[in-house]
Amino acid sequence: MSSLSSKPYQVGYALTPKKEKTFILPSLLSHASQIGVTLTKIDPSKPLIQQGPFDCILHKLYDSDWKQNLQDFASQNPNIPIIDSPGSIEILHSRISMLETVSKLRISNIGVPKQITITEVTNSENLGINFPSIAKPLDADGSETSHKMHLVFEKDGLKNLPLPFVLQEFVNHGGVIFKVYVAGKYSRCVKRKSLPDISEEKLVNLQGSLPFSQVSNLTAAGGGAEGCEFEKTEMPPENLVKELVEGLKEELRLNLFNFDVIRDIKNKDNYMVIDVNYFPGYSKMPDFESVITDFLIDVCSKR
Ligand SMILES: Nc1ncnc2c1ncn2[C@@H]1O[C@H](COP(=O)(O)OP(=O)(O)OP(=O)(O)O)[C@@H](O)[C@H]1O
Ligand SMILES: O=P(O)(O)O[C@H]1[C@H](O)[C@H](O)[C@H](OP(=O)(O)O)[C@@H](OP(=O)(O)O)[C@@H]1O
Ligand SMILES: [Mg+2]
Ligand SMILES: [Mg+2]
Repeated sequence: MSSLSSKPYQVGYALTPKKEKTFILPSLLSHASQIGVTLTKIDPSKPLIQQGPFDCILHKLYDSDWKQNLQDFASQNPNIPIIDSPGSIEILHSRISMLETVSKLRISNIGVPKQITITEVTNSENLGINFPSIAKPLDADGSETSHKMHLVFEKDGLKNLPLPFVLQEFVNHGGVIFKVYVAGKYSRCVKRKSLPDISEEKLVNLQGSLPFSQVSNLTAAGGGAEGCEFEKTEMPPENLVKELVEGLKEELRLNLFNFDVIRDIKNKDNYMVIDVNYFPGYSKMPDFESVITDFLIDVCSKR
């Protein structure tokens, strides 16, 4: 696909230095410029209205000054697409509202694990949540701490965990997670290594809690027997993934996100969404350069 207009589309991006390093790769810049898209870095500390001109804005910054800058720009440039609206992004910054959007879809065979919110130290006997479970920071705002999780094997394991957190039941899923990347009308489903299953036999010998963070962000799977199991794991049904993608796009009103799906090992027709992320690590996705560039052309050409 290429930009049919005589001059290239101008896409402004506002990202953290870390995100710029992992997303604005030379391969993306060169592919984009070949088919008529120029990616230009925005200085978020300067008024957006004094920069550009842009055919669309791409951003993954959350501070209030930037949000005000974006709002000032949008009010004077209502026809320039902003990818994506801060209001929509915020839904994904809480692990409660994030998964509520999935439950609203009412897609058969798709659910979310049972979870409760813990905002203070609790002595109540029955929390209504089975162990093992995972304690996940309530805020999924992209901070380092938002990924710091704990596997919790028993109620005592809840002591001293940083509050507030959601306590989500651990669902055995065969050690493989499916990550579905979405960029506008494009989507790609990939397999990633996940936490291993926790059998009843194992659980009796496990106490307290165990910290972990971002276990499924690596694209390569390990070799050996584990790797063989990984390779053998079937992808989820395409129609189910497509229904989830379309439903979440409509519900979230977002263009750039991914979501994590696991297959319930106890009933392999049932799947659960455990996480939804804004503007994820697209460079880990197959066809990264062409998917992102084609998406940007779609956005700019619709203006
Ligand atoms: N309910 C669950 N049952 C079983 N395993 C789970 C569950 N929730 C999370 N996990 C495991 O923990 C990992 C991290 O969980 P989650 O994706 O919610 O965290 P995250 O920090 O938001 O990750 P990401 O880097 O994808 O944003 C998952 O990739 C999966 O391996
Ligand atoms: O393996 P993926 O692409 O899912 O890893 C993502 C992760 O899911 C989150 O989207 C991270 O963003 P935050 O939640 O804001 O921390 C991404 O980090 P980033 O530095 O690339 O934005 C991971 O790549
Ligand atoms: Mg995840
Ligand atoms: Mg996440």
